[in-house]
Amino acid sequence: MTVTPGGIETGSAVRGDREADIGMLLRLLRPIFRTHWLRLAGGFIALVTVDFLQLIIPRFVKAAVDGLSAGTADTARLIQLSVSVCLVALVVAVLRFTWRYLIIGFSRILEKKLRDRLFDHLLRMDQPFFERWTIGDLMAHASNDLATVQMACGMGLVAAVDALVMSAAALGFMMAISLKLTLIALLPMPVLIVCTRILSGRLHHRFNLVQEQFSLLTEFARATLVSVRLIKAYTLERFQEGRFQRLGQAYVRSNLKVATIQGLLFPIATLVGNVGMLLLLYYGGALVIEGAISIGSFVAFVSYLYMLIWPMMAVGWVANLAQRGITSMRRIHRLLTQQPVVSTRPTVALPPAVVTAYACRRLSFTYGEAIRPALRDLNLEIGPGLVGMTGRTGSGKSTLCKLLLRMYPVADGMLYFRGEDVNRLAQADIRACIAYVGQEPVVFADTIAANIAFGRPEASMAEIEAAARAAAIDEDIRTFADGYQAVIGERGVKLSGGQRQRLALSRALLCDRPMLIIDDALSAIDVETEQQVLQGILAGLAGKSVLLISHRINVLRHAERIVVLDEGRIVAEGRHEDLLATPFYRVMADKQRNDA
Ligand SMILES: Nc1ncnc2c1ncn2[C@@H]1O[C@H](COP(=O)(O)OP(=O)(O)OP(=O)(O)O)[C@@H](O)[C@H]1O
Repeated sequence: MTVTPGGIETGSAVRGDREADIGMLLRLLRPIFRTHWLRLAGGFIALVTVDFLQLIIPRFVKAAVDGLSAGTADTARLIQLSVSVCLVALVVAVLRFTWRYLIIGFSRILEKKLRDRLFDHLLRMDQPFFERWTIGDLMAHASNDLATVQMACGMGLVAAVDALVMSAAALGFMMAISLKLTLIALLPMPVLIVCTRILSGRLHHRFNLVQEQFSLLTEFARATLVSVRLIKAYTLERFQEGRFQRLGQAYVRSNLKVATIQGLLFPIATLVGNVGMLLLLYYGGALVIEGAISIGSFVAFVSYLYMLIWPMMAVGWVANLAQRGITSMRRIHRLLTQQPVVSTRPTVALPPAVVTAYACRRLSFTYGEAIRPALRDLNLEIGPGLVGMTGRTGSGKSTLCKLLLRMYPVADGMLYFRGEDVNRLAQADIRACIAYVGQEPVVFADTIAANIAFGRPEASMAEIEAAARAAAIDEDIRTFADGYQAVIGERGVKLSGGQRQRLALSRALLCDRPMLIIDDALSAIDVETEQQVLQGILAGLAGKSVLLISHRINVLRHAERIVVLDEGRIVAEGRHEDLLATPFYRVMADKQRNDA
Protein backbone atom coordinates (compact mmCIF):
# COMPACT_ATOMS: atom_id res chain seq x y z
CA MET A 1 0.00 0.00 0.00
CA THR A 2 1.38 3.42 -0.86
CA VAL A 3 1.04 6.11 1.69
CA THR A 4 0.85 9.66 0.45
CA PRO A 5 3.24 11.72 2.55
CA GLY A 6 1.49 14.96 1.67
CA GLY A 7 4.85 16.24 0.49
CA ILE A 8 3.88 19.63 -0.77
CA GLU A 9 7.44 20.72 -1.35
CA THR A 10 8.38 17.76 -3.50
CA GLY A 11 5.13 17.76 -5.42
CA SER A 12 5.20 21.45 -6.13
CA ALA A 13 8.90 21.62 -6.89
CA VAL A 14 8.45 18.97 -9.56
CA ARG A 15 5.91 21.16 -11.27
CA GLY A 16 8.47 23.98 -11.41
CA ASP A 17 6.06 26.92 -11.60
CA ARG A 18 7.32 30.45 -11.22
CA GLU A 19 7.52 31.60 -7.61
CA ALA A 20 5.14 34.41 -6.75
CA ASP A 21 6.72 37.62 -5.43
CA ILE A 22 5.46 39.34 -2.29
CA GLY A 23 3.41 41.80 -4.39
CA MET A 24 1.45 38.94 -5.97
CA LEU A 25 0.79 37.41 -2.57
CA LEU A 26 -0.38 40.72 -1.15
CA ARG A 27 -2.73 41.20 -4.09
CA LEU A 28 -4.33 37.90 -3.12
CA LEU A 29 -4.82 38.99 0.49
CA ARG A 30 -5.56 42.68 0.00
CA PRO A 31 -9.30 42.35 -0.79
CA ILE A 32 -9.86 40.35 2.41
CA PHE A 33 -7.98 42.93 4.52
CA ARG A 34 -9.89 45.73 2.79
CA THR A 35 -13.30 44.19 3.47
CA HIS A 36 -12.54 43.70 7.16
CA TRP A 37 -10.46 46.84 7.83
CA LEU A 38 -12.91 48.13 10.46
CA ARG A 39 -12.68 44.93 12.46
CA LEU A 40 -8.88 45.00 12.21
CA ALA A 41 -8.67 48.67 13.16
CA GLY A 42 -10.85 48.02 16.23
CA GLY A 43 -8.67 45.05 17.19
CA PHE A 44 -5.40 46.93 16.90
CA ILE A 45 -6.73 49.95 18.79
CA ALA A 46 -7.67 47.57 21.62
CA LEU A 47 -4.27 45.89 21.42
CA VAL A 48 -2.28 49.13 21.57
CA THR A 49 -4.50 50.44 24.39
CA VAL A 50 -3.77 47.27 26.38
CA ASP A 51 -0.05 47.82 25.88
CA PHE A 52 -0.22 51.40 27.18
CA LEU A 53 -2.46 50.49 30.10
CA GLN A 54 -0.04 47.75 31.09
CA LEU A 55 2.72 50.31 31.07
CA ILE A 56 0.73 52.59 33.38
CA ILE A 57 0.48 49.98 36.16
CA PRO A 58 4.19 50.29 37.14
CA ARG A 59 3.63 54.08 37.40
CA PHE A 60 1.05 53.43 40.15
CA VAL A 61 3.43 51.02 41.87
CA LYS A 62 6.21 53.62 41.62
CA ALA A 63 3.95 56.25 43.21
CA ALA A 64 3.07 53.86 46.05
CA VAL A 65 6.67 52.84 46.73
CA ASP A 66 7.93 56.44 46.57
CA GLY A 67 5.11 57.54 48.88
CA LEU A 68 5.94 54.76 51.33
CA SER A 69 9.68 55.44 51.32
CA ALA A 70 9.17 59.19 51.72
CA GLY A 71 6.55 58.55 54.42
CA THR A 72 3.98 60.66 52.54
CA ALA A 73 1.63 57.81 51.58
CA ASP A 74 -1.33 57.22 53.90
CA THR A 75 -3.89 54.36 53.77
CA ALA A 76 -6.35 56.35 51.69
CA ARG A 77 -3.64 57.09 49.09
CA LEU A 78 -2.63 53.39 49.01
CA ILE A 79 -6.27 52.28 48.58
CA GLN A 80 -6.69 54.84 45.82
CA LEU A 81 -3.60 53.52 44.02
CA SER A 82 -4.68 49.85 44.49
CA VAL A 83 -8.17 50.57 43.14
CA SER A 84 -6.58 52.35 40.16
CA VAL A 85 -4.40 49.28 39.48
CA CYS A 86 -7.49 46.99 39.71
CA LEU A 87 -9.54 49.21 37.39
CA VAL A 88 -6.76 49.37 34.82
CA ALA A 89 -6.32 45.56 35.07
CA LEU A 90 -10.08 45.16 34.50
CA VAL A 91 -10.05 47.36 31.41
CA VAL A 92 -6.97 45.47 30.19
CA ALA A 93 -8.84 42.16 30.59
CA VAL A 94 -11.85 43.44 28.60
CA LEU A 95 -9.67 44.91 25.88
CA ARG A 96 -7.57 41.74 25.67
CA PHE A 97 -10.71 39.76 24.96
CA THR A 98 -11.74 42.39 22.40
CA TRP A 99 -8.51 42.33 20.36
CA ARG A 100 -8.37 38.55 20.46
CA TYR A 101 -11.95 38.28 19.26
CA LEU A 102 -11.47 40.86 16.51
CA ILE A 103 -7.98 40.05 15.21
CA ILE A 104 -7.88 36.28 15.65
CA GLY A 105 -11.48 36.22 14.39
CA PHE A 106 -10.25 38.11 11.31
CA SER A 107 -7.51 35.55 10.72
CA ARG A 108 -10.12 32.77 10.83
CA ILE A 109 -12.30 34.67 8.32
CA LEU A 110 -9.25 35.09 6.09
CA GLU A 111 -8.48 31.36 6.35
CA LYS A 112 -12.08 30.50 5.45
CA LYS A 113 -12.10 32.82 2.44
CA LEU A 114 -8.84 31.38 1.14
CA ARG A 115 -10.11 27.85 1.74
CA ASP A 116 -13.38 28.55 -0.11
CA ARG A 117 -11.42 30.04 -2.99
CA LEU A 118 -9.10 27.05 -3.11
CA PHE A 119 -12.03 24.64 -3.02
CA ASP A 120 -13.88 26.49 -5.81
CA HIS A 121 -10.70 26.54 -7.85
CA LEU A 122 -10.07 22.82 -7.37
CA LEU A 123 -13.60 21.99 -8.46
CA ARG A 124 -13.01 23.90 -11.69
CA MET A 125 -9.82 22.03 -12.52
CA ASP A 126 -9.74 19.28 -15.13
CA GLN A 127 -8.54 15.68 -15.24
CA PRO A 128 -4.91 16.40 -16.28
CA PHE A 129 -4.58 18.64 -13.20
CA PHE A 130 -5.71 15.84 -10.88
CA GLU A 131 -3.21 13.51 -12.50
CA ARG A 132 -0.37 15.95 -11.72
CA TRP A 133 -1.33 16.72 -8.12
CA THR A 134 -1.88 14.01 -5.57
CA ILE A 135 -4.77 14.18 -3.13
CA GLY A 136 -2.11 14.25 -0.37
CA ASP A 137 -0.62 17.45 -1.87
CA LEU A 138 -4.00 19.10 -2.13
CA MET A 139 -5.03 18.11 1.39
CA ALA A 140 -1.73 19.48 2.74
CA HIS A 141 -2.46 22.81 1.05
CA ALA A 142 -5.98 22.85 2.40
CA SER A 143 -4.85 22.14 5.96
CA ASN A 144 -1.22 22.95 6.83
CA ASP A 145 -0.63 25.87 4.48
CA LEU A 146 -3.92 27.59 5.26
CA ALA A 147 -3.29 27.13 8.99
CA THR A 148 0.17 28.69 8.65
CA VAL A 149 -1.20 31.70 6.76
CA GLN A 150 -3.93 32.07 9.39
CA MET A 151 -1.30 32.01 12.13
CA ALA A 152 0.88 34.59 10.36
CA CYS A 153 -2.06 36.93 9.69
CA GLY A 154 -3.47 36.47 13.21
CA MET A 155 -1.00 35.92 16.02
CA GLY A 156 1.91 36.96 13.77
CA LEU A 157 0.45 40.44 13.19
CA VAL A 158 -0.55 40.75 16.84
CA ALA A 159 2.93 39.81 18.01
CA ALA A 160 4.56 42.19 15.52
CA VAL A 161 2.44 45.20 16.54
CA ASP A 162 2.57 44.24 20.20
CA ALA A 163 6.34 43.83 20.18
CA LEU A 164 6.82 47.13 18.42
CA VAL A 165 4.49 49.19 20.62
CA MET A 166 5.37 47.44 23.86
CA SER A 167 9.12 47.61 23.39
CA ALA A 168 9.05 51.24 22.17
CA ALA A 169 6.86 52.33 25.09
CA ALA A 170 8.67 50.26 27.75
CA LEU A 171 12.00 51.56 26.48
CA GLY A 172 10.65 55.12 26.50
CA PHE A 173 9.52 54.79 30.13
CA MET A 174 12.82 53.15 31.11
CA MET A 175 14.88 55.84 29.40
CA ALA A 176 12.80 58.50 31.09
CA ILE A 177 13.92 57.01 34.41
CA SER A 178 17.58 56.54 33.47
CA LEU A 179 19.25 56.29 30.07
CA LYS A 180 22.42 54.72 31.46
CA LEU A 181 20.51 52.08 33.43
CA THR A 182 18.40 51.28 30.34
CA LEU A 183 21.49 50.62 28.23
CA ILE A 184 23.02 48.42 30.95
CA ALA A 185 19.83 46.41 31.52
CA LEU A 186 19.44 45.88 27.76
CA LEU A 187 22.91 44.40 27.30
CA PRO A 188 21.77 40.72 27.42
CA MET A 189 18.68 41.30 25.20
CA PRO A 190 20.38 40.73 21.79
CA VAL A 191 21.30 37.25 23.08
CA LEU A 192 17.59 36.58 23.60
CA ILE A 193 16.68 37.82 20.10
CA VAL A 194 19.36 35.65 18.46
CA CYS A 195 18.47 32.56 20.55
CA THR A 196 14.75 32.89 19.81
CA ARG A 197 15.46 33.37 16.13
CA ILE A 198 17.60 30.24 15.94
CA LEU A 199 15.43 28.10 18.17
CA SER A 200 12.11 29.11 16.63
CA GLY A 201 13.58 28.34 13.18
CA ARG A 202 14.42 24.85 14.43
CA LEU A 203 11.03 24.66 16.09
CA HIS A 204 9.36 25.48 12.77
CA HIS A 205 11.36 22.78 11.00
CA ARG A 206 10.51 20.25 13.71
CA PHE A 207 6.85 21.26 13.63
CA ASN A 208 6.80 20.55 9.91
CA LEU A 209 8.26 17.12 10.55
CA VAL A 210 5.62 16.49 13.22
CA GLN A 211 2.91 17.49 10.75
CA GLU A 212 4.39 15.30 8.03
CA GLN A 213 4.58 12.37 10.44
CA PHE A 214 1.02 13.02 11.48
CA SER A 215 -0.25 13.05 7.90
CA LEU A 216 1.68 9.82 7.20
CA LEU A 217 0.05 8.27 10.24
CA THR A 218 -3.48 9.40 9.38
CA GLU A 219 -3.09 8.57 5.69
CA PHE A 220 -1.83 5.10 6.62
CA ALA A 221 -4.77 4.57 8.98
CA ARG A 222 -7.19 5.82 6.32
CA ALA A 223 -5.72 3.64 3.57
CA THR A 224 -5.68 0.61 5.88
CA LEU A 225 -9.29 1.03 6.95
CA VAL A 226 -10.46 1.63 3.40
CA SER A 227 -8.84 -1.60 2.22
CA VAL A 228 -9.49 -3.61 5.37
CA ARG A 229 -11.12 -6.44 3.39
CA LEU A 230 -8.05 -6.83 1.20
CA ILE A 231 -5.78 -6.78 4.23
CA LYS A 232 -7.78 -9.53 5.89
CA ALA A 233 -7.88 -11.56 2.70
CA TYR A 234 -4.08 -11.40 2.48
CA THR A 235 -3.74 -11.88 6.30
CA LEU A 236 -1.67 -8.71 6.51
CA GLU A 237 -3.03 -7.50 9.88
CA ARG A 238 0.24 -8.11 11.73
CA PHE A 239 2.30 -6.53 8.99
CA GLN A 240 0.08 -3.45 8.96
CA GLU A 241 0.15 -3.26 12.76
CA GLY A 242 3.96 -3.26 12.67
CA ARG A 243 4.04 -0.48 10.08
CA PHE A 244 1.48 1.53 12.04
CA GLN A 245 3.50 1.17 15.25
CA ARG A 246 6.69 2.28 13.51
CA LEU A 247 4.92 5.33 12.13
CA GLY A 248 3.54 6.03 15.63
CA GLN A 249 7.03 5.81 17.13
CA ALA A 250 8.42 8.22 14.54
CA TYR A 251 5.57 10.60 15.38
CA VAL A 252 6.37 10.45 19.12
CA ARG A 253 10.09 11.02 18.39
CA SER A 254 9.33 14.12 16.31
CA ASN A 255 7.08 15.45 19.07
CA LEU A 256 9.79 14.91 21.67
CA LYS A 257 12.22 16.93 19.56
CA VAL A 258 9.69 19.78 19.50
CA ALA A 259 9.31 19.52 23.27
CA THR A 260 13.11 19.72 23.67
CA ILE A 261 13.30 22.98 21.76
CA GLN A 262 10.29 24.43 23.54
CA GLY A 263 11.87 23.33 26.81
CA LEU A 264 15.00 25.34 25.94
CA LEU A 265 13.27 28.48 24.71
CA PHE A 266 11.59 29.56 27.93
CA PRO A 267 14.49 28.83 30.33
CA ILE A 268 16.76 30.87 28.02
CA ALA A 269 14.30 33.77 28.12
CA THR A 270 14.16 33.59 31.92
CA LEU A 271 17.94 33.33 32.16
CA VAL A 272 18.47 36.38 29.95
CA GLY A 273 15.81 38.27 31.92
CA ASN A 274 17.53 37.36 35.16
CA VAL A 275 20.96 38.42 33.89
CA GLY A 276 19.40 41.76 32.98
CA MET A 277 17.91 41.86 36.46
CA LEU A 278 21.30 41.13 38.00
CA LEU A 279 22.87 44.04 36.13
CA LEU A 280 19.91 46.18 37.10
CA LEU A 281 20.21 45.30 40.77
CA TYR A 282 23.87 46.07 40.80
CA TYR A 283 23.92 49.30 38.84
CA GLY A 284 20.37 50.38 39.64
CA GLY A 285 20.94 49.72 43.35
CA ALA A 286 24.01 51.95 43.17
CA LEU A 287 21.98 54.72 41.52
CA VAL A 288 19.35 54.49 44.28
CA ILE A 289 22.09 54.71 46.96
CA GLU A 290 23.58 57.72 45.19
CA GLY A 291 20.10 59.23 45.16
CA ALA A 292 20.15 59.53 41.34
CA ILE A 293 16.79 57.66 41.12
CA SER A 294 14.06 57.00 43.66
CA ILE A 295 13.19 53.54 45.02
CA GLY A 296 9.83 53.83 43.24
CA SER A 297 11.54 54.49 39.92
CA PHE A 298 13.77 51.51 40.57
CA VAL A 299 10.74 49.23 41.20
CA ALA A 300 8.97 50.57 38.09
CA PHE A 301 12.14 50.00 36.08
CA VAL A 302 12.18 46.33 37.15
CA SER A 303 8.58 45.93 35.90
CA TYR A 304 9.44 47.54 32.54
CA LEU A 305 12.41 45.25 32.11
CA TYR A 306 10.18 42.20 32.60
CA MET A 307 7.74 43.66 30.11
CA LEU A 308 10.52 43.85 27.52
CA ILE A 309 11.31 40.12 27.62
CA TRP A 310 8.20 39.09 25.61
CA PRO A 311 8.69 41.66 22.80
CA MET A 312 12.35 40.64 22.49
CA MET A 313 11.33 37.00 22.16
CA ALA A 314 8.56 37.99 19.76
CA VAL A 315 11.05 39.54 17.31
CA GLY A 316 12.55 36.13 16.46
CA TRP A 317 9.20 34.38 16.57
CA VAL A 318 7.49 36.91 14.29
CA ALA A 319 10.32 36.69 11.75
CA ASN A 320 9.80 32.92 11.54
CA LEU A 321 6.02 33.17 11.40
CA ALA A 322 6.28 35.69 8.56
CA GLN A 323 8.73 33.46 6.69
CA ARG A 324 6.49 30.42 7.06
CA GLY A 325 3.39 32.43 6.13
CA ILE A 326 5.05 33.65 2.92
CA THR A 327 6.17 30.13 1.97
CA SER A 328 2.67 28.77 2.53
CA MET A 329 1.06 31.66 0.64
CA ARG A 330 3.39 30.94 -2.29
CA ARG A 331 2.20 27.34 -2.38
CA ILE A 332 -1.44 28.42 -2.24
CA HIS A 333 -0.84 31.04 -4.91
CA ARG A 334 0.83 28.44 -7.15
CA LEU A 335 -2.22 26.23 -6.85
CA LEU A 336 -4.65 29.08 -7.44
CA THR A 337 -2.85 30.11 -10.61
CA GLN A 338 -3.00 26.64 -12.20
CA GLN A 339 -5.34 26.71 -15.17
CA PRO A 340 -7.35 23.86 -16.72
CA VAL A 341 -5.98 22.80 -20.08
CA VAL A 342 -9.40 21.98 -21.49
CA SER A 343 -10.75 25.10 -23.24
CA THR A 344 -13.02 27.20 -21.04
CA ARG A 345 -13.81 30.07 -23.40
CA PRO A 346 -16.88 29.12 -25.39
CA THR A 347 -17.53 31.20 -28.47
CA VAL A 348 -20.90 29.82 -29.54
CA ALA A 349 -24.09 28.80 -27.79
CA LEU A 350 -25.08 25.15 -27.61
CA PRO A 351 -26.91 24.26 -30.84
CA PRO A 352 -30.33 22.57 -30.54
CA ALA A 353 -30.41 18.75 -30.59
CA VAL A 354 -29.64 17.37 -34.05
CA VAL A 355 -29.62 13.87 -35.42
CA THR A 356 -26.01 13.12 -34.53
CA ALA A 357 -25.04 13.89 -30.96
CA TYR A 358 -21.32 13.34 -31.28
CA ALA A 359 -19.09 12.98 -34.30
CA CYS A 360 -15.39 12.09 -34.26
CA ARG A 361 -13.42 13.16 -37.33
CA ARG A 362 -9.99 11.54 -37.49
CA LEU A 363 -9.88 11.86 -33.73
CA SER A 364 -6.44 11.10 -32.27
CA PHE A 365 -5.41 11.55 -28.67
CA THR A 366 -2.23 10.96 -26.65
CA TYR A 367 -2.06 11.29 -22.85
CA GLY A 368 0.36 13.95 -21.55
CA GLU A 369 3.48 11.87 -21.00
CA ALA A 370 2.55 8.79 -23.02
CA ILE A 371 4.60 7.74 -26.03
CA ARG A 372 1.80 5.97 -27.89
CA PRO A 373 -1.53 7.55 -28.81
CA ALA A 374 -4.53 6.08 -26.97
CA LEU A 375 -6.82 6.87 -29.91
CA ARG A 376 -5.85 7.09 -33.58
CA ASP A 377 -7.78 8.47 -36.55
CA LEU A 378 -11.17 7.60 -35.12
CA ASN A 379 -14.12 8.35 -37.42
CA LEU A 380 -17.35 7.72 -35.59
CA GLU A 381 -20.88 9.04 -35.26
CA ILE A 382 -22.85 8.51 -32.08
CA GLY A 383 -26.61 8.87 -31.95
CA PRO A 384 -29.42 8.72 -32.10
CA GLY A 385 -30.08 5.22 -30.82
CA LEU A 386 -27.85 2.65 -29.21
CA VAL A 387 -24.22 2.39 -30.28
CA GLY A 388 -22.30 -0.54 -28.76
CA MET A 389 -18.56 -0.55 -28.31
CA THR A 390 -16.13 -3.28 -27.42
CA GLY A 391 -12.46 -4.09 -27.75
CA ARG A 392 -9.52 -5.54 -25.90
CA THR A 393 -8.61 -4.02 -22.57
CA GLY A 394 -6.51 -0.90 -23.08
CA SER A 395 -7.88 -0.37 -26.60
CA GLY A 396 -9.06 3.17 -25.80
CA LYS A 397 -12.77 2.81 -24.96
CA SER A 398 -12.66 4.70 -21.64
CA THR A 399 -10.37 7.29 -23.20
CA LEU A 400 -13.04 8.02 -25.79
CA CYS A 401 -15.63 8.41 -22.99
CA LYS A 402 -13.36 10.89 -21.19
CA LEU A 403 -12.98 12.92 -24.38
CA LEU A 404 -16.73 12.93 -24.96
CA LEU A 405 -17.12 14.19 -21.38
CA ARG A 406 -14.54 16.91 -22.14
CA MET A 407 -12.15 15.81 -19.44
CA TYR A 408 -9.09 16.15 -21.68
CA PRO A 409 -8.32 18.68 -24.39
CA VAL A 410 -8.75 17.71 -28.05
CA ALA A 411 -7.38 19.51 -31.09
CA ASP A 412 -9.73 21.61 -33.25
CA GLY A 413 -11.66 19.83 -35.99
CA MET A 414 -11.63 16.38 -34.37
CA LEU A 415 -14.70 16.25 -32.17
CA TYR A 416 -18.12 17.72 -32.91
CA PHE A 417 -21.11 17.95 -30.61
CA ARG A 418 -24.41 18.62 -32.36
CA GLY A 419 -22.43 19.61 -35.42
CA GLU A 420 -20.29 22.20 -33.60
CA ASP A 421 -16.59 21.83 -32.77
CA VAL A 422 -16.41 21.05 -29.05
CA ASN A 423 -13.69 23.64 -28.55
CA ARG A 424 -16.19 26.35 -29.40
CA LEU A 425 -18.75 25.15 -26.84
CA ALA A 426 -18.84 25.50 -23.07
CA GLN A 427 -17.84 22.27 -21.32
CA ALA A 428 -20.68 22.65 -18.86
CA ASP A 429 -23.24 22.88 -21.73
CA ILE A 430 -21.97 19.65 -23.24
CA ARG A 431 -21.78 17.83 -19.91
CA ALA A 432 -25.30 18.93 -19.03
CA CYS A 433 -26.47 16.88 -22.03
CA ILE A 434 -24.71 13.70 -20.95
CA ALA A 435 -25.47 11.17 -18.24
CA TYR A 436 -22.43 9.02 -17.53
CA VAL A 437 -21.97 5.71 -15.75
CA GLY A 438 -18.30 4.87 -15.24
CA GLN A 439 -16.50 1.58 -14.75
CA GLU A 440 -16.15 2.12 -11.01
CA PRO A 441 -19.51 3.13 -9.58
CA VAL A 442 -19.20 6.08 -7.22
CA VAL A 443 -21.42 5.63 -4.16
CA PHE A 444 -21.66 8.01 -1.20
CA ALA A 445 -22.22 7.22 2.48
CA ASP A 446 -25.79 8.50 2.30
CA THR A 447 -29.28 7.08 1.79
CA ILE A 448 -30.07 5.10 -1.34
CA ALA A 449 -32.59 7.77 -2.38
CA ALA A 450 -29.98 10.54 -2.03
CA ASN A 451 -27.48 8.49 -4.02
CA ILE A 452 -29.89 8.01 -6.88
CA ALA A 453 -30.97 11.66 -6.80
CA PHE A 454 -27.36 12.94 -6.80
CA GLY A 455 -27.64 14.45 -10.29
CA ARG A 456 -31.18 15.75 -9.69
CA PRO A 457 -31.58 16.53 -5.97
CA GLU A 458 -35.05 17.96 -6.60
CA ALA A 459 -36.42 14.67 -8.03
CA SER A 460 -39.57 13.29 -6.37
CA MET A 461 -39.64 9.86 -4.68
CA ALA A 462 -41.84 8.57 -7.52
CA GLU A 463 -39.20 9.59 -10.08
CA ILE A 464 -36.42 8.05 -7.98
CA GLU A 465 -38.33 4.77 -7.73
CA ALA A 466 -39.06 4.77 -11.48
CA ALA A 467 -35.33 5.19 -12.22
CA ALA A 468 -34.52 2.37 -9.79
CA ARG A 469 -37.07 0.13 -11.51
CA ALA A 470 -35.57 0.93 -14.91
CA ALA A 471 -32.14 -0.07 -13.60
CA ALA A 472 -33.63 -3.26 -12.06
CA ILE A 473 -32.57 -2.37 -8.53
CA ASP A 474 -35.95 -1.46 -7.04
CA GLU A 475 -36.57 -4.99 -5.69
CA ASP A 476 -33.11 -5.14 -4.08
CA ILE A 477 -33.71 -1.78 -2.38
CA ARG A 478 -36.98 -2.99 -0.91
CA THR A 479 -35.16 -5.81 0.87
CA PHE A 480 -33.44 -3.21 3.10
CA ALA A 481 -35.29 -2.50 6.36
CA ASP A 482 -35.36 1.24 5.58
CA GLY A 483 -35.84 0.76 1.85
CA TYR A 484 -34.89 3.90 -0.08
CA GLN A 485 -33.96 5.61 3.17
CA ALA A 486 -31.34 2.94 4.05
CA VAL A 487 -27.85 4.40 4.54
CA ILE A 488 -25.49 2.27 2.50
CA GLY A 489 -22.22 2.90 4.34
CA GLU A 490 -19.01 4.45 3.11
CA ARG A 491 -18.52 3.79 -0.62
CA GLY A 492 -21.65 1.66 -0.55
CA VAL A 493 -20.15 -1.19 1.49
CA LYS A 494 -23.61 -2.55 2.21
CA LEU A 495 -24.26 -3.18 -1.49
CA SER A 496 -22.96 -5.91 -3.77
CA GLY A 497 -20.83 -4.96 -6.78
CA GLY A 498 -23.76 -5.49 -9.13
CA GLN A 499 -26.09 -3.46 -6.91
CA ARG A 500 -23.61 -0.60 -6.83
CA GLN A 501 -23.45 -0.64 -10.64
CA ARG A 502 -27.24 -0.61 -10.97
CA LEU A 503 -27.47 2.18 -8.40
CA ALA A 504 -25.06 4.25 -10.49
CA LEU A 505 -27.11 3.44 -13.60
CA SER A 506 -30.39 4.50 -11.95
CA ARG A 507 -28.69 7.81 -11.03
CA ALA A 508 -27.85 8.38 -14.69
CA LEU A 509 -31.33 7.33 -15.88
CA LEU A 510 -32.97 9.72 -13.40
CA CYS A 511 -31.05 12.61 -14.96
CA ASP A 512 -32.87 11.85 -18.22
CA ARG A 513 -30.32 13.59 -20.44
CA PRO A 514 -30.19 13.43 -24.24
CA MET A 515 -27.07 11.28 -24.20
CA LEU A 516 -26.16 8.31 -22.02
CA ILE A 517 -22.66 6.84 -21.81
CA ILE A 518 -22.28 3.51 -20.04
CA ASP A 519 -18.62 2.54 -19.75
CA ASP A 520 -18.50 -1.18 -18.98
CA ALA A 521 -20.82 -0.51 -16.05
CA LEU A 522 -22.87 -3.71 -16.29
CA SER A 523 -19.94 -6.09 -15.84
CA ALA A 524 -20.86 -7.24 -12.31
CA ILE A 525 -24.53 -7.87 -13.10
CA ASP A 526 -25.76 -11.45 -13.63
CA VAL A 527 -27.05 -12.45 -17.05
CA GLU A 528 -30.74 -12.45 -16.08
CA THR A 529 -30.68 -9.04 -14.38
CA GLU A 530 -28.55 -7.73 -17.24
CA GLN A 531 -31.44 -8.30 -19.65
CA GLN A 532 -33.85 -6.48 -17.32
CA VAL A 533 -31.42 -3.57 -17.10
CA LEU A 534 -31.10 -3.46 -20.87
CA GLN A 535 -34.88 -3.43 -21.23
CA GLY A 536 -34.93 -0.45 -18.86
CA ILE A 537 -32.34 1.39 -20.96
CA LEU A 538 -34.03 0.53 -24.27
CA ALA A 539 -37.44 1.64 -22.96
CA GLY A 540 -36.22 5.19 -22.45
CA LEU A 541 -34.19 5.33 -25.67
CA ALA A 542 -36.61 7.33 -27.84
CA GLY A 543 -34.80 10.37 -29.30
CA LYS A 544 -31.69 9.69 -27.20
CA SER A 545 -28.14 8.67 -27.98
CA VAL A 546 -26.61 5.87 -25.96
CA LEU A 547 -23.00 4.71 -26.09
CA LEU A 548 -22.84 1.33 -24.39
CA ILE A 549 -19.38 -0.12 -23.79
CA SER A 550 -19.21 -3.75 -22.82
CA HIS A 551 -17.20 -6.93 -23.16
CA ARG A 552 -20.42 -8.98 -23.21
CA ILE A 553 -21.98 -10.11 -26.44
CA ASN A 554 -25.41 -10.43 -24.81
CA VAL A 555 -25.35 -6.75 -24.00
CA LEU A 556 -23.95 -5.60 -27.31
CA ARG A 557 -26.30 -7.56 -29.57
CA HIS A 558 -29.12 -5.06 -28.79
CA ALA A 559 -27.13 -2.22 -30.33
CA GLU A 560 -28.01 -0.95 -33.79
CA ARG A 561 -24.31 -0.60 -34.51
CA ILE A 562 -21.31 -2.07 -32.72
CA VAL A 563 -17.83 -0.56 -32.94
CA VAL A 564 -14.77 -2.71 -32.22
CA LEU A 565 -11.64 -0.88 -31.06
CA ASP A 566 -8.12 -2.21 -31.05
CA GLU A 567 -5.00 -0.24 -30.11
CA GLY A 568 -6.96 3.00 -30.38
CA ARG A 569 -8.34 2.31 -33.87
CA ILE A 570 -11.73 1.16 -35.12
CA VAL A 571 -11.06 -2.31 -36.55
CA ALA A 572 -14.66 -3.34 -37.23
CA GLU A 573 -18.09 -1.74 -37.23
CA GLY A 574 -21.58 -3.06 -37.93
CA ARG A 575 -24.50 -5.06 -36.59
CA HIS A 576 -24.03 -8.05 -34.33
CA GLU A 577 -24.74 -10.50 -37.16
CA ASP A 578 -22.27 -8.73 -39.50
CA LEU A 579 -19.53 -8.63 -36.91
CA LEU A 580 -19.71 -12.36 -36.27
CA ALA A 581 -17.70 -12.64 -39.46
CA THR A 582 -14.80 -10.61 -37.98
CA PRO A 583 -12.06 -12.44 -36.02
CA PHE A 584 -12.02 -10.55 -32.70
CA TYR A 585 -15.80 -10.41 -32.32
CA ARG A 586 -16.32 -14.03 -33.39
CA VAL A 587 -13.71 -15.31 -30.89
CA MET A 588 -15.33 -13.23 -28.16
CA ALA A 589 -18.82 -14.55 -29.04
CA ASP A 590 -17.62 -18.19 -29.22
CA LYS A 591 -15.82 -17.96 -25.91
CA GLN A 592 -18.81 -16.41 -24.15
CA ARG A 593 -21.17 -19.04 -25.64
CA ASN A 594 -18.89 -21.83 -24.38
CA ASP A 595 -18.57 -20.25 -20.92
CA ALA A 596 -22.35 -20.06 -20.67
N1 LIG B 1 -4.58 8.94 -17.42
C1 LIG B 1 -3.82 8.25 -18.26
N2 LIG B 1 -2.56 8.62 -18.51
C2 LIG B 1 -1.79 7.94 -19.38
N3 LIG B 1 -2.20 6.86 -20.04
C3 LIG B 1 -3.46 6.42 -19.84
C4 LIG B 1 -4.33 7.09 -18.92
N4 LIG B 1 -5.52 6.44 -18.93
C5 LIG B 1 -5.38 5.42 -19.79
N5 LIG B 1 -4.16 5.40 -20.35
C6 LIG B 1 -3.65 4.48 -21.36
O1 LIG B 1 -4.45 4.65 -22.54
C7 LIG B 1 -4.72 3.40 -23.15
C8 LIG B 1 -6.22 3.20 -23.31
O2 LIG B 1 -6.80 3.08 -22.00
P1 LIG B 1 -8.37 2.99 -21.79
O3 LIG B 1 -8.61 3.12 -20.34
O4 LIG B 1 -9.02 3.97 -22.68
O5 LIG B 1 -8.66 1.50 -22.27
P2 LIG B 1 -10.02 0.70 -22.27
O6 LIG B 1 -10.24 0.25 -23.65
O7 LIG B 1 -11.10 1.50 -21.63
O8 LIG B 1 -9.63 -0.54 -21.33
P3 LIG B 1 -10.56 -1.44 -20.38
O9 LIG B 1 -11.42 -2.29 -21.26
O10 LIG B 1 -9.57 -2.25 -19.62
O11 LIG B 1 -11.34 -0.50 -19.52
C9 LIG B 1 -4.06 2.34 -22.28
O12 LIG B 1 -2.83 2.00 -22.87
C10 LIG B 1 -3.84 3.04 -20.95
O13 LIG B 1 -2.68 2.55 -20.33
